[in-house]
This record gives sequence, structure tokens and C-alpha cells, in this order.
Amino acid sequence: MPASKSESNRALILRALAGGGQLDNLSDANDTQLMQRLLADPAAEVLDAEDAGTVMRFLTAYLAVTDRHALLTGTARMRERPIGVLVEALRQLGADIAYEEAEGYPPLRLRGWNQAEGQQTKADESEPIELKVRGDISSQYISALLMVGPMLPNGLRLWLTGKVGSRPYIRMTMALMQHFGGQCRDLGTALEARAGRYQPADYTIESDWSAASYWYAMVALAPAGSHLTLPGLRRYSWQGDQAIVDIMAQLGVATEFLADGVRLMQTTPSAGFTQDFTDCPDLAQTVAVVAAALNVPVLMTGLESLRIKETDRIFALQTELANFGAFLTEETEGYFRVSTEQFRVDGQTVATYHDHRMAMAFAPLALRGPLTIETPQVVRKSYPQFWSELEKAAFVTDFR
Ligand SMILES: O=C(O)C1=C[C@@H](OP(=O)(O)O)[C@@H](O)[C@H](O)C1
Ligand SMILES: C=C(OP(=O)(O)O)C(=O)O
Repeated sequence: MPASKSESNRALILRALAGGGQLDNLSDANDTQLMQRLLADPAAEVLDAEDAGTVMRFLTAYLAVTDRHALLTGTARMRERPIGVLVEALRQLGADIAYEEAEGYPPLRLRGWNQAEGQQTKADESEPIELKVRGDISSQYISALLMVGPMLPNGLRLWLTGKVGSRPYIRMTMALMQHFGGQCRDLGTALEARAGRYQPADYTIESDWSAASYWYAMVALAPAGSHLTLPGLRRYSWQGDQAIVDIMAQLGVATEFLADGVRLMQTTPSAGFTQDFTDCPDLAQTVAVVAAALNVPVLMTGLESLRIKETDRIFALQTELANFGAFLTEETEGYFRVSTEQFRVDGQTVATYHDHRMAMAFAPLALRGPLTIETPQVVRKSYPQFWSELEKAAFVTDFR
């Protein structure tokens, strides 16, 4: 299993702020390799975050508080992914950031840190600076702000507004901050990072639960009685995508926790269920494809953030599922029904829309028939070994 890119990229930022620490089992995901390279060059004037959301958002905050002057850019898609909430918050704290192209989107021109200006927004000198931040677009803005919070003279208090999505990722951020000696608290409606120095710390990154979801999908679609063991996954995880354990229990995969990892066993799927993806948006594609293939009518909610990820994932799912005889239909606002007319896998080609999760979510369908996945190298974003691991599991692949 690959290591969690979310844990890896937080640990890299925190280690840089702490000034040391040994990180074991860092992810080989391009998102993590990229973060490492960009952090390793303190003189770079142009930093390309490519298609990595965490790299773009976490580096914006990191470069701002470390008073860097640089251009932070990304792929064409990254330039369509909003960042205004984060930039606005950092400006209020004292960052000088300008938009190079469209207002509210990368690329960003970072022009240093004006502490004095940030200080003026604060009424009482001993109190943390308080900001209101929308939580309904991306939790990555909140994680980015929290991680740099301890570097501010009096720390930071964030009041979250709107329906907060991806909350487990915020909790993961706070847990890792604490691991590096940062003081932070969840006050219910507000989150607080106290001023102070991070301490160097060692950390071993857990395997990636989002990546595990594709193996769950394979067990769900494999011949009756199939089972599989995945190493490096922990029962007590900071990754919200561990939710795949309970979701897949309803799609016919039971999980047994072992000393080091999990054992998956095929069982009988349920007759249908409703699932909210607000806390685990990256699982939506895996679940939609398995539900469609098994003809289990699943009602999916909490999909709002899918429209602004690597691609518009709702559109991509709707388009590609239709080629297999299945549908993702918005029944009432925000409620999407997976339904199947007659599911067949007989040589279709799946477009991947520059999205690693489109490739990996549809690949398990090869257990039901031959198919072609376009641009298979997209998996490098989070799981570069995906295809070679499939081959080890006796899938036959033919790269053209
Ligand atoms: O903080 C993180 O590591 C992530 C947060 C989530 O994004 P949003 O907060 O934008 O939903 C998730 O989709 C992404 O893959 C990784
Ligand atoms: C949404 C994802 O990543 P990011 O937002 O970090 O680009 C993802 O990996 O599915």
C-alpha cells in the first residue's frame, strides 16, 4: 500500500516549520515528492504545485509566513480551483499576495509578510488574531492556516462558517500539529492554534485509506468467497477515509483488523443505503462504481466539493457510468441516486479527466470484463504503483 499523501504532506510542512524530524514511510505519490522538492529549495522563485491541492494550499500559507517572495502556480486545472478564501485570510494576517491571472485563483504572486499590518486587525495585544473562514469550499484552507498559526505572535483563532466539509482532514492536521509540539484546540465553533515553537519529531506515515478503497472495491467485485490482506493500515487512524470500512460493509466487504493491517472478506451486500460523503469526499467515486456494478441503489449526499477537485467528479462519474449502463442522477438537490439498468463490462473505454481517482475507481471493473482506462499514468498523483500492484494480484494489463 502507498503511504497517505495527506499525512505525508502535513508532516513535511510541520517538519519544515519545526526545523527537523525523521519521517518514515513517506508517500511515493507525486503530490508528496513534489512537496518535498519544493520545500527543499528555499531560493526558488517559481514554484509549480502542478495538480496537487495540498501542495498549492499548504505552500501558500507556508511561503507567506516564512516571508518568501515567489510565484506559486499550477496546472490549467489548478488555475480553476479556488483559493480566494485562503488568500483573503492570509492577507488579513499580514501576507502580501497578488493574483497573477484571475481574481481568486492561482497563480499567486507572494510578496512577503508584513507583520505590522496583520497586527492592526487585532484588538487586544495578548489575544490570538481571530478570523472568520468559510469551511464549505475546501478544508485545505483551514489546515493551511492552522499549521502556520503557531508562527503568529499571539496565535490564531478561526471561526468556521458554512457547512464544514472534510472535517477529518482538519482533525488530522491538528493531531499532527500536536505531534510536532504545536498547541491547538477545537473549541466547537472555533479552532485555535496557540503561538509557540514546533519541536522536531519523528513520525511514521500510515498506509493510505483512500488507496485502500480500490482494493475494497476489488474484493466487492471479485468471485464469491474472495479475500485479501492489506498491510500498514491502523485501527486508530487520523484518516477520515477509514470510513470505507463501514461503507463497504454495506457493499459486501467485511473488515478484520490485524496487528499490522486489515483482512477483507467478501460478504453479502445490503439492499441499498444512503451515504453522506461530506467527511470523506475522496471515497465517492469508488463507492459509486461498486454500487453501480453490484446494482445496489445508493443515495449519495455531501458531494458538493466534488465539482472543484481534479475534475468535476460528478460530471465525470455521470458520463462514464452511463457507458456501463448505470446512472448517477440528482433526485432532489444534493441527493444523487446510483441506479443500474443493465450493468455490463465489455470493452468500454473510460476517460479519466486528469483525475487519478477516475482511473482507480473504474479499474476494479476489470473483474467483470475487459476495459480500457485512458491515460493510466494519472495514478501517479497518489498511487504510482497502482498498475504494478494490480499485476501482482494477477490482473492482466497491456500498456499502449
Ligand atoms: O487536506 C487534505 O489532505 C485533503 C482534503 C480533502 O480536500 P477538501 O478539503 O478540499 O475537500 C481531500 O479531498 C483531499 O484529497 C486531501
Ligand atoms: C482531491 C484530491 O487531492 P487534492 O485536493 O489535494 O488535489 C484527491 O487526492 O482526491
